[in-house]
Amino acid sequence: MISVHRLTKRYGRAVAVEELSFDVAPGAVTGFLGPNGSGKSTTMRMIMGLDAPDAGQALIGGRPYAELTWPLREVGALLEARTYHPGRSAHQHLSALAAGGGIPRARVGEVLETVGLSEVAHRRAGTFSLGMSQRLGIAGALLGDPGVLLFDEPVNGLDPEGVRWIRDLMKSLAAEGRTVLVSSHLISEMALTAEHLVVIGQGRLLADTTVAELTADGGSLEEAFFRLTSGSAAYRGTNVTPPTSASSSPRRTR
Ligand SMILES: Nc1ncnc2c1ncn2[C@@H]1O[C@H](COP(=O)(O)OP(=O)(O)OP(=O)(O)O)[C@@H](O)[C@H]1O
Repeated sequence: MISVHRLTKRYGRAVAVEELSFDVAPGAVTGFLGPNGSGKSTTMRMIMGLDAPDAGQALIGGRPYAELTWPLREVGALLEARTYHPGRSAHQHLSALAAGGGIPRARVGEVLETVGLSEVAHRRAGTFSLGMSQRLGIAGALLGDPGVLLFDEPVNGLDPEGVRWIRDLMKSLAAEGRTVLVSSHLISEMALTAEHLVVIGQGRLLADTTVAELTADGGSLEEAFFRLTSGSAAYRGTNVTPPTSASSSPRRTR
């Protein structure tokens, strides 16, 4: 269980997160949505104890991150890809994490297998593609077999196979009774992955609901998202009308 209570973070005069409160329950994937700059990453960093809130608190299983005895065994997170030394192999990187977190070495092989990196376990991680890096980051999050998992934009830049793999992984982790919070810009992907949604805009809560409830009027999740966030997107281009099928046929070349 993750509990965020009246969480507030300012950077100078700018308010990144304001009086934000929500709970993330175990057993379902909770999508964390919001326009660019709405405070999703800042909130996740505060949950993980990487940023200190100006007010309010973020709790994991009832305690702030700093008070967890064995953090890696209680919460795992993929916040940024490529947070490893490029000269180290995946195996070396995970072994170092395991040693620091009081996790048996045998877990390294297990998580490498889970994420499909066993065959490249001894290759320098600096040579990894984006998809492989994401998998290594996820292996790190799973290392301590934690009950709470946070993923910040895990499918960014991945190919369709990688996207589907991550979707299935999130769902199976939730089905095992874990708490799974995942942020994404891809609304259509969230419609397939998440049951519950927390939507924020300009650091404030806009909705804490289910996908089913948001789309109960028969519209798409994307339409519901735009309705919710219409007043809180920092950047929005002019409306562009997509071409009709008659005018969108490819231009003929001679
Ligand atoms: N270290 C920082 N210093 C100053 N401002 C920051 C810092 N980190 C975040 N911000 C600001 O806080 C606000 C929230 O940023 P954050 O990255 O949390 O949003 P986000 O929802 O994750 O955005 P995106 O969807 O674009 O990743 C933004 O206005 C951002 O510019």
